Amino acid sequence: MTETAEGRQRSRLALLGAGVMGETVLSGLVRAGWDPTDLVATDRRPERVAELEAAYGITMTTNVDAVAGASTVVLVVKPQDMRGLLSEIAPTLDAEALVVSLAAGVDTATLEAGLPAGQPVVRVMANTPAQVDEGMAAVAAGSSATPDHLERVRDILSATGRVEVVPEGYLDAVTAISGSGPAYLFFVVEAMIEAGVHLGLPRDLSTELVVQTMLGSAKLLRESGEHPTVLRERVTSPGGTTAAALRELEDHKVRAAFLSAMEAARDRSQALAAAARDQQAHR
Ligand SMILES: NC(=O)C1=CN([C@@H]2O[C@H](COP(=O)(O)OP(=O)(O)OC[C@H]3O[C@@H](n4cnc5c(N)ncnc54)[C@H](O)[C@@H]3O)[C@@H](O)[C@H]2O)C=CC1
Ligand SMILES: O=C(O)[C@@H]1CCC=N1
Repeated sequence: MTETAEGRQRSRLALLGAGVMGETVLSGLVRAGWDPTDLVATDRRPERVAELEAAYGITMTTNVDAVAGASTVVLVVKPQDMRGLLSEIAPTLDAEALVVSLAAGVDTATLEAGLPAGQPVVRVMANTPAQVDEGMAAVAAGSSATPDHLERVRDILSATGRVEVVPEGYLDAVTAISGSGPAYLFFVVEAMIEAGVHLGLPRDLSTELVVQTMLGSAKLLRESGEHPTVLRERVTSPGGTTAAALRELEDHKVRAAFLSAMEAARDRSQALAAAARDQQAHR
């Protein structure tokens, strides 16, 4: 902890693993007004270290130096890299430090097993729209995390979007829906742009039409508060063009495909959890 000019207690946050999601969190904190001198980050790729130092003026250091004196330690490495990282930082962590993991499928019990007894842990599933302050994150407390710890994580994440506190048992499903979700929507966008090109539109125009339609539809859904079925029905004139298109989507079992896709993502999250537990048990 350091003192600000106003005398307010200020905490140092260390972020370990500054890839796509790590940069998403770091850049959000900087946009939200965190002083870069309260942030420290690490990455094992030297080129990534140089990029982030140049972009945000954040001190980049080693994992062990980063956690020394940090009151919040945010872990944003791949699930497969978590065990090594935990064993590297465990001896240096402040006993009071809150450990926040953004890794898919690594449960709090596995994280706790790799850390000193009693270390507070919070698990998060975030998503990349946080890069434009429209993120969706869900958080779950480990066995030693208090409501204040959850509040600290909520403060960090609410700078870049919405946050829900959930039972940990929901997180595999959350991963399948909002964690991976942006990729499904980008996939739909890609498919619609290609279809526009197939129908004879210039690619730039097709892209503009699809992106604005996606954005406008999401905004209408949020601002109207209407159920998506009602909004879909309002577009679907009897015997019209939309009905013809939706019939094709039903014939091609797109709804069932979405269900299977999200079951597969949920299953993969569970498999990553099992692998992480196994790795931890055999360390
Ligand atoms: N990309 C996404 O949309 C989302 C990712 N996540 C989770 O975030 C985590 C990171 O994912 P991405 O950022 O996409 O991966 P990434 O591969 O872009 O970033 C991981 C970074 O960690 C670094 N790293 C690995 N081991 C390290 C170590 N021991 N010390 C320091 N740095 C180390 C790598 O060099 C890399 O830059 C994963 O666990 C993933 O499940 C969660 C939600 C969404
Ligand atoms: O694909 C993944 O495993 C990560 C977790 C959620 C989004 N990306």
